[in-house]
Amino acid sequence: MMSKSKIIYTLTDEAPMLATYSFLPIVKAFTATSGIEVETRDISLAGRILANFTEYLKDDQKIGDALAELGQLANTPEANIIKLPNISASIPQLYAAIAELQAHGFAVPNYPSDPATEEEKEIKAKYAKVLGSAVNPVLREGNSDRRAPKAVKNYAKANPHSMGVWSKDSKTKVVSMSHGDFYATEKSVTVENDTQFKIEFLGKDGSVKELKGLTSLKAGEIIDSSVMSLNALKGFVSAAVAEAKAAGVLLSAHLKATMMKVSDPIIFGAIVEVYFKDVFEKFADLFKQLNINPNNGLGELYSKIAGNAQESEVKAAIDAAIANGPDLAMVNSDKGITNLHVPSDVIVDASMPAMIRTSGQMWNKEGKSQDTFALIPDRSYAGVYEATIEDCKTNGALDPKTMGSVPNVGLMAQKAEEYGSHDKTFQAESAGTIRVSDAQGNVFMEQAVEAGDIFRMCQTKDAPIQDWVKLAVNRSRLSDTPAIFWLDKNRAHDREIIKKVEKYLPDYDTTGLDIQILSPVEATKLSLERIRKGLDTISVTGNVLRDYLTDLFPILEVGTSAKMLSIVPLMNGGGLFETGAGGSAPKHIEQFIEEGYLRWDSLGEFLALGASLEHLSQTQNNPKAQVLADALDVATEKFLANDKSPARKVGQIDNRGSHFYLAYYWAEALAAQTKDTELAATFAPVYEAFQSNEAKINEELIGAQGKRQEIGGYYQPNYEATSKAMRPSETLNTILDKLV
Ligand SMILES: NC(=O)C1=CN([C@@H]2O[C@H](COP(=O)(O)OP(=O)(O)OC[C@H]3O[C@@H](n4cnc5c(N)ncnc54)[C@H](OP(=O)(O)O)[C@@H]3O)[C@@H](O)[C@H]2O)C=CC1
Ligand SMILES: O=C(O)CCC(=O)C(=O)O
Ligand SMILES: [Mg+2]
Repeated sequence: MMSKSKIIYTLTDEAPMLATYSFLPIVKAFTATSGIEVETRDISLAGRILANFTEYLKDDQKIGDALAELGQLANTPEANIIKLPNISASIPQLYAAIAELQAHGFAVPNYPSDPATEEEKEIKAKYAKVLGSAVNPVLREGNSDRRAPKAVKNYAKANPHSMGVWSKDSKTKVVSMSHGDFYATEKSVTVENDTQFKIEFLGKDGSVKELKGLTSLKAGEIIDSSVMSLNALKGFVSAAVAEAKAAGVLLSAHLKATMMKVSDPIIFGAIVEVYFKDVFEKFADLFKQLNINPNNGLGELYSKIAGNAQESEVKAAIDAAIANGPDLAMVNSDKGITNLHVPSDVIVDASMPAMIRTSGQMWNKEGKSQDTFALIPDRSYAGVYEATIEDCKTNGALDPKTMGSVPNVGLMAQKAEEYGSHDKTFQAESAGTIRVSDAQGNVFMEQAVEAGDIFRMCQTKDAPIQDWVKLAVNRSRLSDTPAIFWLDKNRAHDREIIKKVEKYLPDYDTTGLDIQILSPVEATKLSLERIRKGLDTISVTGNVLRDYLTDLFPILEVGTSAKMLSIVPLMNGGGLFETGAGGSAPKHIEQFIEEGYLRWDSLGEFLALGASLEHLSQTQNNPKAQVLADALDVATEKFLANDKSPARKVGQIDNRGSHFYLAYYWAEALAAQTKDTELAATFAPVYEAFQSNEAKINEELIGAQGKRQEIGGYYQPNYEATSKAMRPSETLNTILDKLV
């Protein structure tokens, strides 16, 4: 039976990937004592590219498609996967990763942005599978349960993070469209029986073009469609630019170009084009010649004009546009990187909370913080941020010492809602109608479009909705906390969901529970009112708000979403344990390379590992796994109480040192427990060795900081060099070696 005890630990990118070089050897050493195998699977951006282009590689360079394999595993009861954050690549990131792989001797093809031949079209289609949020939707065969564990919340109350003061006169606000957005045009239908759908474009000239061929629909599935008008969007941006300029505030755009990988780069591009209207008009021919696409941002524009005869002229025009327009919010003011440089640099789930935490301000080009207009063009969810900002203006910043919590139960399974829509999102080539119909031509929905408009269709299956309602009731019961379904009866899609929630809630015992349905704006207001009184409220939301709220509240409550417990109970019985709710913190790898200091906080990894071990113990009848999990829990609490998370600067404990302390406390708890004497005996000498060598290990770990690290790559670092950099304490390594 024990042979089945297997945990899959994913290898990803950037800071979490670096942390894995140090933490995974600890995990392997500790679990080896208990008949648990920990296997790795590479789902990094570089790994995904290689897996999709094996025919271009030498035999010894070929690797399997780990993502496809894990996607299948996620549908089986045996699945026990620890998933670290990975890069959801924008086009500029894809270019960089391809160039690095080629430099490393992997002959993967260039990305053909404008494919001319059949072969190029095929290459582009393969890269489309690698782009954007390509991993999470494949693995997430379950709904989402994210919360800050008590220990984390208590730590934040005792050691509150900084919170910028809010002024009543803050000029910061969210600006959204008033018409022509997805919100305004949404239509929604629930299909009664198993059927199929196809999507077609009908031209004004009577022509019909298939956009998506027949695809199956399951009984009870909700489908919706909506359109964002490009003209309305551009008109809106133009007015917002003028308004921001007049108000003397920064302009910033907040989108999700990673998960909404088809629609949001287009929206981003429209903002770039309107802000730099004069530049794009004046150099239209040159930009066409250089294949400059505004959707890839100002960063690409700069790199494509580099060395061109007109480079200085174009740069002067860009500078003039910035001088004439409102100042742009900066991503990195030292390096001159604006909010409009790269579509994936400002990701709304993380960027809005960071701004709300910083007095509602973003960085200007002088590196000082300033009020901003936050452009969130579509209204579907923007009101949540506006309500939060209004609340902070009226009541001041939230107080981490006393505030309550907003855990989340999110509808996510089987590519639910907008986050599964990229294969059904199209930009209209000309004016006409986009129609969704069944095989017989019976029309489900139609949308009128103009050239350039973005059409989007979403699917939400019934079984995930039932599972989500159940999860919400369970969570409310288990944590004895009121739950609110965040659903807007003014939206066609939400009205269909509300019907199902009302239908399925009576299937579960809700006696004594406080469960209600409120619009996102009302739910935000009530949750904030309660949070200020120290009260908790579960948010039960769709897929997009799951993403937004599990950064928003954690960042305000505990300083970072990295400290969240983030579980995906897979619908077929397995477990997917995500490490935190945040991203891969690209800033951190830069700091590590430059100064040998990694400030990534692995608390999310510790929490995920604990939940994974517990799941393993329950499903694989491995009692030792439970002993490991319980001891890890004790260790994590002590880790928090003793404040062993990475600090920020060279000379202090960093990610590697934090792993040592976790191992130290974990060994201590295992040596002290009495449930499994064999494990206690195994770990007693380990604990003693850590104890007597604490000073030496710290010296070795901190001594390795303060210098440039050569790890041989960003997307595909060299294994030996990175391992050496991330495991600089021989003393620690020798103690761990004895366990395996
Ligand atoms: N599950 C997944 O796979 C996810 C992947 N992503 C991907 O990650 C990349 C970067 O995303 P981005 O939105 O910029 O967000 P990140 O979460 O990577 O970074 C935002 C900020 O959050 C803080 N932070 C996040 N995690 C940690 C941690 N473990 N320890 C310490 N601080 C942390 C840091 O803020 P500070 O400086 O204030 O301390 C960091 O600079 C993108 O490619 C994105 O698509 C994003 C979200 C989830
Ligand atoms: O998959 C992604 O790109 C990001 C996921 C994310 O932000 C989340 O799930 O919270
Ligand atoms: Mg998120």
